[in-house]
Amino acid sequence: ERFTLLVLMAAVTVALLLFFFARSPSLSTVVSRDHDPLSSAARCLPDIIIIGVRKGGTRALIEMLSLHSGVAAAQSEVHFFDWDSHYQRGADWYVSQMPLARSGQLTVEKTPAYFTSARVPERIRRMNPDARLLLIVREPTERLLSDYTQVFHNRLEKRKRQQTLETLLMRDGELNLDYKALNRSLYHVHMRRWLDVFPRSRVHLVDGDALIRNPLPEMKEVEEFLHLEPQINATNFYFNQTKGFFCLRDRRRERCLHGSKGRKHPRVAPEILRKLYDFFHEPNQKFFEMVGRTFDWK
Ligand SMILES: Nc1ncnc2c1ncn2[C@@H]1O[C@H](COP(=O)(O)OS(=O)(=O)O)[C@@H](OP(=O)(O)O)[C@H]1O
Repeated sequence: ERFTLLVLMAAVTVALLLFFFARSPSLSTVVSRDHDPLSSAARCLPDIIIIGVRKGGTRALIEMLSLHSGVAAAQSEVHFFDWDSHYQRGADWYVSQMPLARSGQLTVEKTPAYFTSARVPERIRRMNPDARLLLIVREPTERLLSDYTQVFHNRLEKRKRQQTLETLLMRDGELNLDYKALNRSLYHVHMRRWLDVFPRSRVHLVDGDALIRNPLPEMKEVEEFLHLEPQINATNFYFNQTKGFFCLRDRRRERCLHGSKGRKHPRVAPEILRKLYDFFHEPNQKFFEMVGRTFDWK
C-alpha cells in the first residue's frame, strides 16, 4: 500500500513538473529576459550631435541613422546649447530630453541651429569634449533657396506678410550680406569657430546633395566614423517617385520624410543665380581648405 502511495506521489510530482515547465518560459527565455536590454534602458547625454546645417538634410540624416539598432535618436530638436532659456535648465534637463537608450546604444540629437550659433561649440565641449559631431552640408545657393522657402512657409502659416526673395537678397543691385539665409551658407565663417574648439577628427562631414541622390554610401561613411557595426544596407532605402526622394524601410515599417521636406523652391532670375554662384565661389574654397576636402558645388 505504501509502495502504491509512493508511486502515486511520484506520478503526481512528475505531472506537476511537466505542467509547470510546459506553461512557464524556457530557461533560456528567463535568462534572456533577465538580460533584456530594454530593462536597462536609460537616458543619457548624447554621444553624437548633428550640428547642422539648417536645410542641409539633418532630418533625413537622423532618421537614416536611427535605422541602425545601435542608435537611439531624439525625435525633436532640443535647442539646448543655442537657447539660453534651455541652457540655463542644466544638464539634467538636457538628458531628460533624450530618448531611452539600451546599454551599448549611442544617443543622437539634431539641432541645425547649433552650427551658426557662436556660443555653441564651447558649450558642447564643456559638457562633452568627446562628443562626435556630424555636419551635413549642401550646395550653398541651393541651401539658401531652401532656407528662404522654409521661412516663406512659416510666415504663410502665421499669416504674416511675405517678401520676395529678390527683396531680401538684393540691396542697391548688390547681394545683401545682412540677409541671414545668405550668411548661413558662408560655411567657412561658422566652421572656423568649431575647429577652434574641436579637432577636425571629431567632425564628420556628410554631403547633403549626395545623400539626396543616393543615401547609402553617405550612411556607410557615417557608420564608419561612429565605429558602428556595418548594418545599414540597400534594403533600407527605396525611391518614391511621387515624392522624388528616397524613403526609409526597416523591419517595422516604411516611411518617407514629412511633406515639409522636399518643397518646391522659388524660381530665381538667372542673373541673380549667377551672382550667388560667383559670390559663394571664394568662401567655398576657404571652406574646402579648412576641412581638407572638396564638394561638387557650382
Ligand atoms: N530622403 C529625403 N527626403 C526628403 N528630403 C530630403 C531627403 N534627403 C535629404 N532631404 C533634404 O532635406 C532638406 C531639409 O533639410 P533639414 O531636414 O536639415 O531641414 S531643417 O533645417 O531641419 O528644417 C530638404 O530640403 P528642401 O528640398 O529644400 O525642402 C530635402 O531636400
